[in-house]
Amino acid sequence: MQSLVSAKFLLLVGESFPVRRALLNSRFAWFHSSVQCMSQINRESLTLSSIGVKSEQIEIEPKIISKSNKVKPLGLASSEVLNSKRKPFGIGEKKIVRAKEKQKIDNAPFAAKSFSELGIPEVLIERLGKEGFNVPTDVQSAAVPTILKNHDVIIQSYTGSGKTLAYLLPILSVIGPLRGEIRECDVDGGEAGKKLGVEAVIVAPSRELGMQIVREFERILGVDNKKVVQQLVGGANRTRQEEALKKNKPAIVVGTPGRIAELSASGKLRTHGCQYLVLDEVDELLSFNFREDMHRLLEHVGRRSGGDLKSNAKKAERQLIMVSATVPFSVVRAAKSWGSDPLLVQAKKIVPLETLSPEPVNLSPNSSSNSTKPSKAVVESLPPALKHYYCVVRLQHKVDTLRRCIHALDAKFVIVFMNHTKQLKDVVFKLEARGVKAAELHGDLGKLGRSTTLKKFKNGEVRVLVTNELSARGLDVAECDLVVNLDLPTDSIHYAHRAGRTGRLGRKGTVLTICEESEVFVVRKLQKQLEIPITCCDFVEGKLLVTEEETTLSSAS
Ligand SMILES: Nc1ncnc2c1ncn2[C@@H]1O[C@H](COP(=O)(O)OP(=O)(O)OP(=O)(O)O)[C@@H](O)[C@H]1O
Repeated sequence: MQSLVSAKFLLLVGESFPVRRALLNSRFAWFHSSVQCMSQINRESLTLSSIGVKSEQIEIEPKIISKSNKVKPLGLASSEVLNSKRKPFGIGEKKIVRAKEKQKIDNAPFAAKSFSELGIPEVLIERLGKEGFNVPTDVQSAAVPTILKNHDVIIQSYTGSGKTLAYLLPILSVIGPLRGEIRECDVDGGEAGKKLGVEAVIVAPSRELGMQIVREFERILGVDNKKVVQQLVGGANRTRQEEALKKNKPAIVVGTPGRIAELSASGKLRTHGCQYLVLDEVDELLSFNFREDMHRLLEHVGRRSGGDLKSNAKKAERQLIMVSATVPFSVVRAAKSWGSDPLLVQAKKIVPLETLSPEPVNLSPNSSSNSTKPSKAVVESLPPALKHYYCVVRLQHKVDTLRRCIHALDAKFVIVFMNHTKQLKDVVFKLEARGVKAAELHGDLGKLGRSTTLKKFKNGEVRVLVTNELSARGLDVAECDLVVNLDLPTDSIHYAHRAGRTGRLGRKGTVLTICEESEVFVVRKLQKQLEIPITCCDFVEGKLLVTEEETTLSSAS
């Protein structure tokens, strides 16, 4: 508790404050220990109806203040509510008061059969249909109506389950050209609205993920509306980004913490009036690496200056949406601290964060402690259809085993994970020498090099992408059919995100960990923590051969 208070205090002090340095060490420890804390999720889950979500008719009891400052009673049909409750606010306008706790709703299905059940505008549903999205995934069914009802949320569901659309759809239902209604600022000639600054800020931990999210927005918005969203990732030309911000006045920006914080601090990006702050891969964003930029964003985006930063009114000015397949208790704690009565939204249940309690578990499989207990932070993070194998070889035979595996499984899109950038080149060289088209992807490559490599991998020019943790989060290559750990991941969270690059959205996928004899205990710990069978195998005469009975969890300890 004391370290938490210290850490929070530190977040409020500036660079030059003398205690900052003294606190840094304890704060570092806090960040890390909190990432290791697991939530013991209370089974007392809510239904959409009990949190007040209803797809056909949404009732909001409190009053909102209209542009003309007249108090308007609510009780509107869903589309009216959607289009009125989040109008942009700016010069001469009063910000609309966010209405929460107040919603009374029934019968929204957790597994909706069509997007029309989720209360999003018709024009958006039409765009979805054109892009081949006809049925929402489970997490989208749960999250879209909940976000539309203004709740701050953590969205947690397994990798490849469609979490991006789960927050993108409610945002596009309220801001941008697909919201289904002409906005008051548009009627004013558009200029008033254009001066307001951005309305949604989406933060992702890597350029690749940021660019991927932009593409998803552009896909739904359509070619004519591309300028509604702008990419603000690091590594790209900052001046060009500033010019585009000035010229296009995007409603939505998507980027990496450093670049968004930089542009916001310089006054080129106006985020105080922002309605949505989305943190995609939130557990990564809350890591020590991003602490200062994230602090700035959490303090400034959607918050007007002055007043008590911790007051509920202050918190309620923006809607906070946190997203990840893995939700350690540190994220729950951050959501409670930065959000307003947030909910944990999963595919089949919605839980108030108040019901979750910390459960300290060491997620590192390399640790000497016996903490192999399944952890709630990771057990629901992997698609159930994935097949997990491990293969024991000598270090010098790892690449050859990789090649044999690719041929045995006839894998077409392979992602290979390693821990050290230096060794990636060597593996690519060896694979190419054996006739397998391969390329490396890592942070030392420039932005252009990274996107060219990724493009080649996606269009099939490159069969094997040899990479590091950079690609573990969020990368969506639907066809990826094999993930290989050529080096062991550092913990079960990293295993989950790496493995999740395959088997996306119900597709088949295989994960192979190639390890040495001395590392087998780590694999056993991983399978225990993740509650998945990881089967020992070998590759003989071009075929995958299971060399031990499928290891059950009980015998794995
Ligand atoms: N309702 C849907 N119908 C068809 N395809 C969908 C639907 N929703 C999402 N998809 C597609 O599924 C793929 C995976 O979605 P997405 O990347 O959002 O998953 P995710 O849960 O965020 O994964 P990760 O945790 O790895 O980031 C994407 O290619 C996306 O376009």
